[in-house]
Amino acid sequence: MRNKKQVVEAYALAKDLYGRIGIDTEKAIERLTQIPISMHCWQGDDVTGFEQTDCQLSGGIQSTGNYSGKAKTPEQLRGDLEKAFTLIPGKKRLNLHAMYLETEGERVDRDEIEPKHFKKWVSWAKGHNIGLDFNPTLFSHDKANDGLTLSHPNKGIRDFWIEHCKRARKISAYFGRALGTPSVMNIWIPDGFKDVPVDRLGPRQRLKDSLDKILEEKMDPAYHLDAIESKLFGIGSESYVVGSHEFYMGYAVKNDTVLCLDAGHFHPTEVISNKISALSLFTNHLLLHVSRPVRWDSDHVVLLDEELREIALEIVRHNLVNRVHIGLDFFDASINRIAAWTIGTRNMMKALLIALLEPTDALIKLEQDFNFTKRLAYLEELKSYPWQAVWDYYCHKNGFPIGLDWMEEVKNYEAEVLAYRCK
Ligand SMILES: C[C@H](O)[C@H](O)[C@@H](O)C(=O)CO
Ligand SMILES: [Mn+2]
Repeated sequence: MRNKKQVVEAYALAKDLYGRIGIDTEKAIERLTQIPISMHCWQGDDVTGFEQTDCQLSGGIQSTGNYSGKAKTPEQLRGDLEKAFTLIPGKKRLNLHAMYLETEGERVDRDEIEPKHFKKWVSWAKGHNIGLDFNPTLFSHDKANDGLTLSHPNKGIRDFWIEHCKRARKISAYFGRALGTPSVMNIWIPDGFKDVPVDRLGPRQRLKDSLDKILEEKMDPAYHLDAIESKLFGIGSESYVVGSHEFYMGYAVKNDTVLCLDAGHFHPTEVISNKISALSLFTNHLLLHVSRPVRWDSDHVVLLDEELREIALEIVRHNLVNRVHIGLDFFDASINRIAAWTIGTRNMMKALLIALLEPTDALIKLEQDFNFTKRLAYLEELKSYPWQAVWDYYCHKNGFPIGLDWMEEVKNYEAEVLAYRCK
């Protein structure tokens, strides 16, 4: 544990060291404060939601683990998020799924959702001065049991999900209007086949047609942005996913929608950091689902690993902060869920800070001079620059826990709140 005096002294040394390579640490901190990170509500309850049904999580995604204390009501989930917000510095948003609606005991099916079912979330978000993002939920429902939704051969099922998505757009725009910041609404569907299909085209034609119908009504981008998320495979869709990367990349470029890149939705050695610059030339906005696949799309809590740092560098180096929306997408039920949010979100922020402390212009100059030896030496040296002292100071200055101090707070919350939730 560091005391405040040590934090301030270490920062003074770091500030001096960064100053010598032309980096103003105060400016970096100021810029970091402006970058929003959309925290996903579903880490708090293992992607369960608050619908009045007992449908199990489906769609080929899985939350594994049995750590006690998961949120079971909207009040509990909001309480847990509030706790996490006190441990995570910076500008936060909340990403909600349609299944987190509140209906006062009434059974409201997915094709019946309305803005009124999210009123409490909106007034809560207002109270915390945060923006909301949204997702229609096209899994964990009996009309998704065939593993197909918007691409289903049955028109009735397609129409049901089209109606759900259209209604979700209205809710998303309601968020944007009420909170004065556009809500990014991301469509992810599980559609695919376990085994090798014969007709790869038909489902894609139907998905394209469904999306065209969903997006038919033009919406004001000041309040609402449409995003679409591709996937390589899922559990039960190992051989074929209708909404592949090529499908959605083509659709997004042609129709000017936001393209969502989930870090766990590509081949094991394929990284999303290397896609950002290329796509920035052909799309106006990207959405990221920052996640961590371990052998499969396992949605582990994100580490401060090389790929996370590369993602942040790509956003900062190319000045894409206003065009790349950073969302998180992990869910680990084997550890304390508030700690999971805290570790993952703080890691995202640390990666952004490291990127903001990079002397990019000097490095580009070396590259343009073909001085690859110095470029490599410099990049390696920067890894051990004292960014952590800047991070600690940033947390301290803004009244957030320094280092591991947040763990004590999670421990107390677990003893005082989570321990009283039945299994
Ligand atoms: C709950 C989310 O919508 C889901 O994780 C989706 O974004 C995804 O990544 C599915 O693999
Ligand atoms: Mn995702």
